[in-house]
Amino acid sequence: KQNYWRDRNVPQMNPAFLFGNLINVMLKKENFQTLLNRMYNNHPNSRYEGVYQAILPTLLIKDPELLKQMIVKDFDHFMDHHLFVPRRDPLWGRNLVALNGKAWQDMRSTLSPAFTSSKLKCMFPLMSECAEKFIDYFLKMNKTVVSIELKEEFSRFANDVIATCAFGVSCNTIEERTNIFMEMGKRVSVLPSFKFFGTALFPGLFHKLGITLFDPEVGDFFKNIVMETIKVREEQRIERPDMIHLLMQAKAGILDGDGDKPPKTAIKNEDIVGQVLIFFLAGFDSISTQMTFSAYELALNQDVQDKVFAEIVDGLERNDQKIDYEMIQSLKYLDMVMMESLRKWPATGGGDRLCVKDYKIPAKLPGEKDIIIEKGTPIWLPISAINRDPKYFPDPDRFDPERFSEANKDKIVAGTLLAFGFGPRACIGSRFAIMEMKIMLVNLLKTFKLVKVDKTQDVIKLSSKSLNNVMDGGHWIGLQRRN
Ligand code: HEM
Repeated sequence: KQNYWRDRNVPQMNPAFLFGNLINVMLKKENFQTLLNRMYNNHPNSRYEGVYQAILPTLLIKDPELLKQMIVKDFDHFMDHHLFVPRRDPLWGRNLVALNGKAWQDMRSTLSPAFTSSKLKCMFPLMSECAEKFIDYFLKMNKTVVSIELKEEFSRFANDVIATCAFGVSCNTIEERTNIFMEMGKRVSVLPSFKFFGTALFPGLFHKLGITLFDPEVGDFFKNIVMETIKVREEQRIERPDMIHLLMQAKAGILDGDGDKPPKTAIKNEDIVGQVLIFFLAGFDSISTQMTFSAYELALNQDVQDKVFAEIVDGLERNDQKIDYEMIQSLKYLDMVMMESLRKWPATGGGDRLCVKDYKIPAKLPGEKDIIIEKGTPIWLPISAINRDPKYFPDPDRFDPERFSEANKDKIVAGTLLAFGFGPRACIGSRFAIMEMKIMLVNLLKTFKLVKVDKTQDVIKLSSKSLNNVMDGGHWIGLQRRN
């Protein structure tokens, strides 16, 4: 199969025997995001690149116009995901990422009302409380500068937010340094590459060997909490502005505010557990990673930080020193900083879809022939590589929020900003994520200046040893009290 793409007149990256193009990732010599960038740049002028996940031919779609056509207009050919879908797992197999076809469609429309602005606004106080605890903890140390490892500390904050917003459980992992929720979060979010790719590429074999993508103990831990919470809330008629409550409303068919409407899909308690699990994973890892890179860039780019700080001071003055939903929404430069961080360091560097019906890509450029993507072939979305392509973002390694200013944002080519994916299967939690990250940044910058310390590295380089986006040696910066 190593010439599958060449035989179809598709430029391909030459694969290694059996491991295909994943060999360096498997051997921990290369970060997955760096590999995707290399694949993207292998034939700079082509719209796609044929690659191999072990022996499985996979097509990397590089042209934003073509990508939009495939995953938005011709969505019915590319509805499902291939990677990261433990379909055989009774709990994880039920979550929105893993569901396919009609089952996905029904669940997505059932869950969507839980992510509207008005529902998110209700969770604002829960998130703010966690941010305030975070700030207090470091303030209480009473030092001029406190050195912190961002990923570790933001994981604690993200853990507390998702525990309270999704599970209805109040944690304080900032103070309580050893915490079971936090331990479970780490166990579930750090996935070895061989499991990540192996369970998708050889599901039967991995199943027989008893190797699962996620540790079953972690699933059981969360299942017990969710089941118990549902029971207590049903018995005692407790209402709280969080995800479990919204999902219980979805189960009762009253989530979109119209009690007469039947639920779009019958939801069982196990489905609620499945969704909460994926919310936890995304809320814990993606958010802490994204915040880590945002804060790190602000420490390296003091001019940008000064500008956001000035905007925050101004916003607070206009709002009697209160941080609320409307105040945060009014901070335009902060939004530009967030967008630039998502462009330069998307927490999820790549995405995928599975072709579920044969699909023709008609020839367009000189030298191209029509190609047929066969049912069962995965396609990859090179999220970070498109975002670093100088064709779309000049001087791409520069952290420059001005790309997203009113004057410049119209120049951005549609389909090039993919940090939250694109089309009907785009991230359902993007607004939740942005709100949480902004709440943290506003609270943090209001109190501290983010500065470089001895361990701060001037050049950000992703570790080759981890599938997650992290730097070897950690993400160290200093929190310097403003007064
Ligand atoms: C900075 C934080 C986050 C990033 C960068 C991120 C990124 C993504 C990406 C790239 C996808 C795939 C989209 C596609 O294939 O088109 C996705 C899907 C998804 N995300 Fe997020 N995400 C984040 C936070 C969250 C949060 C906080 C939640 C839940 C509370 C969440 C829930 C989901 C779900 C359920 C899906 C699957 C959607 C579907 O298949 O219909 N994400 N996310």
